[in-house]
Amino acid sequence: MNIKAGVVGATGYAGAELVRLLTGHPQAELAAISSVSFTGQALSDIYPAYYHICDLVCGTQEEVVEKSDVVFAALPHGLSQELAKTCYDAGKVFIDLGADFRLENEDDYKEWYGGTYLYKELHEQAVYALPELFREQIRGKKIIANPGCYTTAVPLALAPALRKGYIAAEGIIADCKSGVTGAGRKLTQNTHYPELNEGFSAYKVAAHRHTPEMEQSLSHVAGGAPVKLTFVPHLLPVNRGILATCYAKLQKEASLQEIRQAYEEQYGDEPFIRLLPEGRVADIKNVRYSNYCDISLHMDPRTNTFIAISAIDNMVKGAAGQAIQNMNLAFGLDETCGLMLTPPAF
Ligand SMILES: NC(=O)C1=CN([C@@H]2O[C@H](COP(=O)(O)OP(=O)(O)OC[C@H]3O[C@@H](n4cnc5c(N)ncnc54)[C@H](OP(=O)(O)O)[C@@H]3O)[C@@H](O)[C@H]2O)C=CC1
Ligand SMILES: CC(=O)N[C@@H](CCC(=O)OP(=O)(O)O)C(=O)O
Repeated sequence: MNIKAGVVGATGYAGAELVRLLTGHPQAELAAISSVSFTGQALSDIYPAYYHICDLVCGTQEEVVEKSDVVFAALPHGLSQELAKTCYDAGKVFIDLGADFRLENEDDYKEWYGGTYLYKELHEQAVYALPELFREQIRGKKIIANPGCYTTAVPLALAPALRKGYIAAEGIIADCKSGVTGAGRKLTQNTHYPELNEGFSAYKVAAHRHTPEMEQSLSHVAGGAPVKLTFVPHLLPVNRGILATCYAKLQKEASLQEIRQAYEEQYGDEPFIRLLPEGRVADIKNVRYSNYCDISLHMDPRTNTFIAISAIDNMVKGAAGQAIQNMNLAFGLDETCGLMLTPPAF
């Protein structure tokens, strides 16, 4: 099979990372890319790393839809719904890297994103595509909501402990750090080099729009019981990586070994989850440029607190890699196709 893939918003960080991964995918061909600001320019003029690898010229969204079997949208939130409708009507698979199809409850979308659902039937068709938690619902789907970086790292860190009832559904704390590529390519004051370098601080403390999305995933994992968490993101002066340090109170007596058993049962066959041996700690350095999610488990018996730490590359497992994993699932390919990327050792 040779899937024709198109990327709308290929000049942004998530779009450019999709291009990197698609050019190495053995069963997909990059058919078309689009941009508004750079229409008519070759992607390799914008990102010289792609010279002689992807010299495709940026066209329009319409051209991408026409030439592709699968359309990836790597656009700012709020711009995907019309494009999804066009793709759906044309029988294409649509994979959205933004948040327009992620929340099941439209009121949550209104509250956190300030928009409305334009085509209710499309939202009913859409699937929230975190493969390790919701794999069976993704196969064969045409509208795929690809979770972002924090919303991948946190649910994966906590799911087995929550599913088996070891930890309480209330009072969870997700203390997360993100590399700066998470903020996208546009220039902003807090990502400006002198303001970011040598600094380290939290932002959107307990007010980030990813909070309801994580609660949605974890509530499904908990069998419908409402999960509440406190989420505090931080901006780390490195290019790539998400580190999620998640704290939860034990609600039944259990040793770390027993909880670890639940993680081994749930994740033992997962190709992209690496449950680290006891004594090791997840580190963003060890997952860079790869689709892996490393997880380490810890316990503070003095305070009855379970601690799960996950590390991903925000651009790969937190965006483009996961989107390709979902493409593989949607088209019935081996889920790992094109994604067995070894992280550099140093
Ligand atoms: N960076 C990350 O780690 C992650 C990002 N995401 C999500 O992926 C999406 C893209 O993010 P990211 O790549 O970081 O953002 P960037 O700001 O780097 O890129 C945005 C892209 O969208 C295009 N664009 C901007 N405004 C418009 C518009 N009005 N109409 C059409 N195209 C437009 C830009 O194209 P141009 O200017 O060339 O026209 C550019 O290609 C977002 O929804 C983000 O939340 C998800 C997970 C992780
Ligand atoms: C460092 C930084 O700014 N990160 C982004 C998250 C990027 C991401 O995951 O995007 P989604 O919103 O599509 O999930 C933020 O906090 O909004």
